[in-house]
Amino acid sequence: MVIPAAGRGVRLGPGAPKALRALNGTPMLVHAVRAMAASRAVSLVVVVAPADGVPEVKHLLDAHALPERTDYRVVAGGDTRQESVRLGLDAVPGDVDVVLVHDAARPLVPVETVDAVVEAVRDGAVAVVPAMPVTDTVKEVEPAGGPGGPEPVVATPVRARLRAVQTPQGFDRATLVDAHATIALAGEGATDDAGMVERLGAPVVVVPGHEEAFKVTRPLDLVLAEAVLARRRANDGF
Ligand SMILES: Nc1ccn([C@@H]2O[C@H](COP(=O)(O)OP(=O)(O)OP(=O)(O)O)[C@@H](O)[C@H]2O)c(=O)n1
Ligand SMILES: C[C@](O)(CO)[C@H](O)COP(=O)(O)O
Repeated sequence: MVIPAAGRGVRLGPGAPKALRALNGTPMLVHAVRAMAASRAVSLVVVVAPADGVPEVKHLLDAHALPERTDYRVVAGGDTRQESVRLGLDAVPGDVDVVLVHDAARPLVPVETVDAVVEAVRDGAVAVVPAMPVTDTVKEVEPAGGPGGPEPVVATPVRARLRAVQTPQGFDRATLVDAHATIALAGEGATDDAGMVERLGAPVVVVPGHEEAFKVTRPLDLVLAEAVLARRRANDGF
């Protein structure tokens, strides 16, 4: 599996690259690696590190206890998530049939969600996405040129048909490799891998996601993540 962890975390504010920032004293990336390696289906984790941070990330993984039945590799990432995932995929051995892609920025995904995605791919789906129903009403707008300007509403999609997409996303390896080989790197890149598979015309299915698989994007998400960890510790204590 591939964990893209090369982002800067601009929306989180100034500091170290997001994946290296601490949650309860442990780097977010280590939480994410442990979350994925908790699944018995995961035998290899390829971490995609910031291009200038490969030795640091290798050291970090060596310094933390991780399941021993899993292999870990670290490769350098690119300027966009799309590029980083492609570089990670290049490091996955050719005999691996099922590939998961999981954001380091979703450190608290439960193992049940990982296993549900793997099972759906093993059952024959070529691309599987965990997702949650949307709780806000969503408007499509004509984006304003600058910040804060009024934005004309173009449409209000039917909320019951919308899903907020999470990771890990699971793929038949050949399909994901094909998507990354076919869809050119441009601008900010594709925001998720399943979207690239859709663009190939291949079917993508959604399975239930989990509220604890949220993405740490803005400062308030750090508060939520630490609260989830505190709740887990309290539950483990009883
Ligand atoms: N060039 C990039 C950009 C993103 N990512 C990874 O993709 C995941 C999802 O990206 P996001 O949460 O948007 O992270 P950032 O790009 O770091 O966030 P921001 O846009 O706020 O800078 C993260 O695990 C991030 O490390 C990556 O590997 N390489
Ligand atoms: C892949 C993803 O986590 C699915 O929700 C998301 O699209 C990543 O987007 P970002 O722009 O990198 O935050």
